[in-house]
Formats: sequence, structure tokens, C-alpha cells
Amino acid sequence: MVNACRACESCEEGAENYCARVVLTYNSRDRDGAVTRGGYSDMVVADARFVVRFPDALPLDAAAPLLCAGATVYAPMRRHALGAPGSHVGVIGLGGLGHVAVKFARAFGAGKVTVISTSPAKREEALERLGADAFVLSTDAAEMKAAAGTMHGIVNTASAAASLHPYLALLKPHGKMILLGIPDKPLQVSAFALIGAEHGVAADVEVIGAGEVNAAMERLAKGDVRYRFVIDVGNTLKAD
Ligand SMILES: NC(=O)C1=CN([C@@H]2O[C@H](COP(=O)(O)OP(=O)(O)OC[C@H]3O[C@@H](n4cnc5c(N)ncnc54)[C@H](OP(=O)(O)O)[C@@H]3O)[C@@H](O)[C@H]2O)C=CC1
Ligand SMILES: O=C/C=C/c1ccc(O)c(O)c1
Repeated sequence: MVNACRACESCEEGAENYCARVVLTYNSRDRDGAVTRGGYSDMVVADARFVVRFPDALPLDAAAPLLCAGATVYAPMRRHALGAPGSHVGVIGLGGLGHVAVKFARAFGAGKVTVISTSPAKREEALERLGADAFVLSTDAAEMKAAAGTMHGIVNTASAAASLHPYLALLKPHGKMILLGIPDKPLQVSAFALIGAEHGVAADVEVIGAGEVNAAMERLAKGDVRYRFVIDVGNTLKAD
């Protein structure tokens, strides 16, 4: 972004990207009415607040994608502590966003970084070049099963609307999945896939036999149950 109003609530809390008058670097209308052309311009006018100096050690070409792909993965990883020291973080999709997510997770001190990919050919790239600790081929049921329930967090950069359920199964209880991909089709997720039983929370129930159902229904109508009737069908059948 190159400008914002600098007066609204979002601007005051340093979230100028949410400013209603934000001027984006690319394809936005600037204050003078001109259309911004981002990296296609040979010169850009920007408010000093939105200009950062790159350290000399960082090559400009390799740093350029950090301003989109880099910021996109860095901000939520930091906000939700993905890749915190010692933690196990998964990265779905080894592309523009995913490969930087692996690098950030490494830099944050994650205990284990696992790339989850649809492409078998990326195994060596992930492990040898990017320094991931593990590679899971998402189409391989055995590999997915072995990794189930092991990850504190997952950065999901998949660009297509693949089902989330096999990936959700990789999370530990209370694990977090950050969705960054923008697939062209809607994502669907079953609420059941999000339910865990970690704390052993169970309901208070009154167990009844099948023969007591009618009486239970009458009590239900009066709100007279603490808090659920459970019909013990198995034992009722045995007794019969
Ligand atoms: N939220 C934001 O602000 C931003 C979002 N994006 C979005 O993030 C997504 C990723 O961007 P980018 O990394 O540049 O794209 P890339 O094409 O470089 O990488 C996307 C990766 O997604 C994986 N993938 C593709 N199809 C599927 C599938 N059917 N199931 C599972 N994984 C799949 C592939 O990885 P593999 O081969 O390893 O499976 C692929 O390399 C895009 O949707 C993009 O529009 C991008 C920038 C900013
Ligand atoms: O708000 C900014 C979004 C940027 C963005 C979205 C999708 C995509 O593929 C990008 O490369 C950038």
C-alpha cells in the first residue's frame, strides 16, 4: 500500500490496510486520481509511513516477494504463534507462499516443520533445499495417517478447494489452521471434523430403558429432565 487516511480507527491502531481510504500499490485510485501500477511503474509516490528500507544483505529481487507472499504468511504465523519454538508446524502446498512459510517456521525456531504436498516430486526440494524435517504426500493415505494428530498448527496455502477434512485430522487438539489460499470454489467444512474430546466433557444424563420412552417424552414436554434422556437400547434388548 502507498497511502491511507491516517486518522481512522484502523490507521490509529496500525492496521492501515483496513482503512476505508487505503491506496493499494497496484490497481488502486491514488489521491490525484491516477491509477497505481505497483511493480510495473518506474517510479512510485508513497507516504513515508509505508516505505521500508531493505537491509543491504537482502537482495532486492529475492526480497520482493516478501512484500506479498512473505507478509501473507508472516503476519498470521506471528499472530497465532505458528512455528513457535519447539512446536510442530505443517505447511500445505509448496509454492510461492508455502516455501516462505517453511523458511519462517525454521527462522522462528519451530521444533518440526512438515511439508504436506500433492506433488511427490517436491519431496527432495522440501527436505534437502528448504530444510523441512518431514514431507507428507497428501494423496498417500498411510503417510497422512502416520502424521495424524501431530501438528500444533498448519499454514494452508493450497490454491485449490481441496477438502479440508484430511488436513484437519493432522492437527492436535486446539491446533490451528490458517487458510491463506483463495480457491475459486467455496470451501466446505463439516462442523463434526472440528470437534474434539480432549477434556472428557460429557453430559449429565438419565438412562432409561426402551419401555420408558413414552413417560420420558411426557417429562420432556414439561422440561423435566436433567439434562438428557439416553435410551439404553442394548440392555433393553438383552432383558427382552
Ligand atoms: N491471503 C492472501 O492475502 C494471499 C493469498 N494468496 C493465495 O494463496 C494461494 C497460494 O498462492 P501461491 O503460493 O502464490 O500459489 P502457488 O501456485 O505458487 O502454490 C500453490 C500450491 O498449492 C498446492 N495445490 C495446488 N492445487 C492443490 C490441490 N488441489 N490440493 C492441495 N494443494 C494444492 C500446490 O502445492 P503442492 O504441489 O505442494 O501440493 C501449489 O504449489 C493462491 O490461492 C493465492 O491466490 C496469495 C497471496 C496473498
Ligand atoms: O490483499 C491483498 C491480496 C493479495 C493477493 C491475493 C491473491 C493473490 O494470488 C496474490 O498474489 C495477492
